[in-house]
Amino acid sequence: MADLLSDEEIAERIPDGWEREDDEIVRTFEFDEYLDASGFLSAAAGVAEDAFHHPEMTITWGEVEVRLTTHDAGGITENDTDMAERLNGIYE
Ligand SMILES: C[C@H](O)[C@H](O)[C@H]1CNC2=NC(N)=NC(=O)C2=N1
Repeated sequence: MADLLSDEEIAERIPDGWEREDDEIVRTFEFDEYLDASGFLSAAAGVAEDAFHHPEMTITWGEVEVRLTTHDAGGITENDTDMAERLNGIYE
């Protein structure tokens, strides 16, 4: 199981566009079309399943909010920062 990251490690590793909120890292991805948002959500689910590390994702008009934390560890680990990087990669 991945170890919890320190506050300093989180600050160093948090990818562009993401913010820390207590024991989670969060990013809201924006889209012009609802179906673009749903396509991103579906692709993100595939990446999550591939990594077996699952974010909380909420889709609304033109946005997908993604929240990452490692439940098994009770906080933020490299699994979260790595997943955040991967999700940035399918967005840009
Ligand atoms: C047994 C445990 O649920 C699995 O190892 C995986 C599944 N997906 C997961 N996803 C997230 N976000 N955190 C976890 O700790 C986690 N654990």
